Formats: sequence, C-alpha cells, structure tokens
Amino acid sequence: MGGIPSVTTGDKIRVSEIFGPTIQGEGALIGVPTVFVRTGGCDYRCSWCDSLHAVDAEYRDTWKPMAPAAVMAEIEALSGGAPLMVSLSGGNPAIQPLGALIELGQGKGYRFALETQGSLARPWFGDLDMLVLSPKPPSSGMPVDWQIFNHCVAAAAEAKTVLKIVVFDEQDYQWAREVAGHYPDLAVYLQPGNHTPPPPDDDAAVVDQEGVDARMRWLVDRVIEDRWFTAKVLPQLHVMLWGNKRGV
Ligand SMILES: C[S@@+](CC[C@H](N)C(=O)[O-])C[C@H]1O[C@@H](n2cnc3c(N)ncnc32)[C@H](O)[C@@H]1O
Ligand SMILES: Nc1nc2[nH]cc(C(=O)O)c2c(=O)[nH]1
Ligand code: SF4
Ligand SMILES: [Mg+2]
Repeated sequence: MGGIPSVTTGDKIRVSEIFGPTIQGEGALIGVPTVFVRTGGCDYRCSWCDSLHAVDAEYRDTWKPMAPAAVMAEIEALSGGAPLMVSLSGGNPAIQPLGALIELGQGKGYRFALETQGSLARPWFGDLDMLVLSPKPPSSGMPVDWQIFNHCVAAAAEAKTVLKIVVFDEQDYQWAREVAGHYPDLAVYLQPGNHTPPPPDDDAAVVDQEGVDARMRWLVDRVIEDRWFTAKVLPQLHVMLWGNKRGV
C-alpha cells in the first residue's frame, strides 16, 4: 500500500481556476477566443513563473479536485454552450488526468490546446488539437530532460505541435536557436519574458511593460540579424492589455 503520489485525486482534475472566454494571448493561437482551465501543481519552479498561484504549495488549498464532467459543465456555462477553444494550462496540466475531459469536450465540438514544459509525456497528447511545448531556457533555472521532452514530441502529431520559448536574454536566445534547430518540423514562437512582482495576487497587475517592450524590440532585431525567418516573435498580448491580472 502507499506510494500513490498526492498530485492527483483518482479521475479528478486538480483545478486552480477556470476563466474566460477571453482571447488566447500567446503563441500560435493568439487572438482566438478561449476558455482557460488552469490546473494546480507543477513539477518545475521557474525563477520567473507568472502563475505561482498554480505552482506554489502555499496555494494548494485553493486548488479543487473536480470530475471531468464538472469541469466541462463550467466550460459550457462560461461559453454559453457555444463550442470554442479550451486551453489547458497550469501549473503543469500534464500531471492531471485530462484524457476524459478532452474526449467529453470534443464530443460536444470543443477544441483543446495544452501548454506544458515537456517534462511528462501522456498518451492522450495525441488527442489534442494543439500541443504547445514550452521548454525552459537557462534563465528559468530549470534543467530539461530531453529524453522525456522527445517522448512528448512523439506523443502528438508534428502538425499539431508547436514550440513556444520564453526569452529573457542573449543566453536564452542562443539556447532557443539551438533547440529549434533540433526540431526543424515544429513551428517556433519566441516570447519575451516579463518580470513579475511577487507575490501573485489579484492586485499584482503591475507589469514592467517598458522592459517587455524593449525585450520584444531586441528579440525582433536578433531574429532579423540572424535571418531566422522561420521564427515567429510575439509578445504576451493579454499582459499588454491587462498586466499580470488573473482571470484574463
Ligand atoms: C504559466 S505556464 C503553464 C504551462 C506550463 N507549466 C508551461 O510552462 O509551459 C504558461 C506559459 O507561460 C509562460 N510564462 C511563464 N512565466 C512567464 C513570464 N514571466 N514571462 C513570459 N512568459 C511566461 C511559460 O513559459 C509558458 O509558456
Ligand atoms: N489571455 C491569456 N492567454 C494566455 N496564454 C497562456 C496563458 C497561461 O497562463 O497559460 C494565458 C492566460 O492566462 N491568459
Ligand atoms: S513550468 Fe510553467 S507553471 Fe511550472 S513553474 Fe515553470 S512557467 Fe510556471
Ligand atoms: Mg500566463
């Protein structure tokens, strides 16, 4: 007996928050009306994580175990029953048993994207409409297990998988180039990092927008200088519009 990790509760999904519809603010689906399901718990602790309320154990009592049908009911209530894109984020949503929710939602016409750092591969990645793999650069302080990351890449079709890499500095940028070179079939989205003021709470909407803008301009210059014309460079649109506010 014992040995069962406390990260999941049977078939239930550990939910930090469900919000929307809003627009997807990042990457390949930017601008697409989306409901977000943010799961609680992460196997990483990036130095600059903007979602600590879904990562830090001190917020654990705000995470609620929910059956897939209950999560789906909330998504449908938020969308008024009109099918739309659902983004599964976190925390690391790959920790959670999300296969049943994806199947249930797709049966009703909803589409599902999932964002993960690529530290856990799941067979149900293959059922997603889009898998966003966001390996963590040196500035995060987190090491990448490339063997597991490759399992994630293999679990979903290449056409549905994209790379989204956060870049804070030249070292991150060089790292992103190298990583992209290893996955020539995957579309690459570069995203300037934003320094967030801890601790995360509803009032922490302040963001160093000038810093993000400067980093964005620098990132565009770097990509053009290197003639890296297959890369796409996008800021976090929701951060530009609403700062680090939660639920948008
Ligand atoms: C909060 S994470 C949750 C999903 C998953 N754990 C991951 O990291 O991919 C969602 C996205 O936000 C990005 N992100 C987190 N903190 C950020 C920051 N301070 N600036 C820019 N992007 C950030 C992550 O790299 C990831 O692409
Ligand atoms: N609008 C909006 N777009 C997002 N794209 C990725 C997000 C995330 O935190 O995972 C996010 C988010 O929290 N809000
Ligand atoms: S992997 Fe994602 S959720 Fe986890 S700490 Fe890093 S940015 Fe935050
Ligand atoms: Mg975010």
